[in-house]
Amino acid sequence: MRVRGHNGARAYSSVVSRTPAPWPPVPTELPEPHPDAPAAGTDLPPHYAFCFGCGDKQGDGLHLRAKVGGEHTIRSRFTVTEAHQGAPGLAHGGLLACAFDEALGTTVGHLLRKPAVTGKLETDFLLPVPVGTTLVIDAHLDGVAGRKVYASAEGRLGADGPVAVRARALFVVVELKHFLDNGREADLRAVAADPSLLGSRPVELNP
Ligand SMILES: CCCCCCCC(=O)SCCNC(=O)CCNC(=O)[C@H](O)C(C)(C)COP(=O)(O)OP(=O)(O)OC[C@H]1O[C@@H](n2cnc3c(N)ncnc32)[C@H](O)[C@@H]1OP(=O)(O)O
Repeated sequence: MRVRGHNGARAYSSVVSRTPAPWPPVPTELPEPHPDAPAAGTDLPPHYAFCFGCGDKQGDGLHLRAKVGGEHTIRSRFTVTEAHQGAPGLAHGGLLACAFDEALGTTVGHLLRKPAVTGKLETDFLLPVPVGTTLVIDAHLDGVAGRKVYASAEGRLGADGPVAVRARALFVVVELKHFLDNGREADLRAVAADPSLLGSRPVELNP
C-alpha cells in the first residue's frame, strides 16, 4: 500500500515492512564462544552497578538478570514495574528496547569477551507487556563479520508465554579506548577507585 506522509512524501508502509529482511544481512561466521566465556547455567552478575539495564544501584532501572543458556545463547529476565510504564499499566516500548539492548549486549560481551557497543537495534513489538510481567528474553549470537557482530532475541510473557517482542542488533567491536575517551571522567575515576562497580567483566580491563 502507498501512503502519503504529512509532507506529501511517500511514507513508511512501502519502506517499513513486516517481512523480515535476511539476517544477518551480510555473510558472517559463527565463532566458538571464547575459551573463557562462562559455562552454560552460569548466572551473570550485573556488568556495571550503575547500568540502567542491569545495575543494582539504579533504583528504577530494569535490574535485568542473565544466565548462560546454550553455546550461543543467554536467557535474561526482567520484571516490568510501575516505573516502566508508557501507558496505564503497560510497559513503555523504549524501555523494552533497552531491555533487549542489554540482553543482546550481554550475550555478545560474555560469549565473545570483546568490548562491543550497539550500532543498530531494531525491535518488533507484537504484544503489549503489562506491569508485573516477567519478560523472558532469549538472545542468540548470530554471526560475526570483522568488527560487526549480529545478535537477535525474542522475549516472552513468562517462560512459556507468547512472544511479545523480537529484536535484532548490530554490535561493533571497539577498543577499551572508546570508553576511556568518551566516558565522564568522574565516573571513570569512581570505577578506578572501586573496581567492584564493574561486577562481571565480559572483557579483561587490565591489559
Ligand atoms: C555486557 C555489556 C552489555 C551492554 C549492553 C548495552 C550496550 C549499549 O547500549 S552500547 C551504548 C550505545 N551505543 C553507542 O554509544 C555507540 C555509539 N556509536 C559509536 O561509537 C560508533 O558509531 C561505532 C563504534 C558504533 C562505530 O564507529 P567506528 O568504530 O568508527 O566504526 P565504523 O567504521 O563506523 O563502523 C564499523 C562497521 O559497522 C558498520 N556500522 C556501524 N554502525 C552501523 C549502523 N548503524 N548500521 C549499519 N552498519 C553500521 C559500518 O558500516 C562498518 O561496516 P564495515 O566494517 O563493513 O565498513
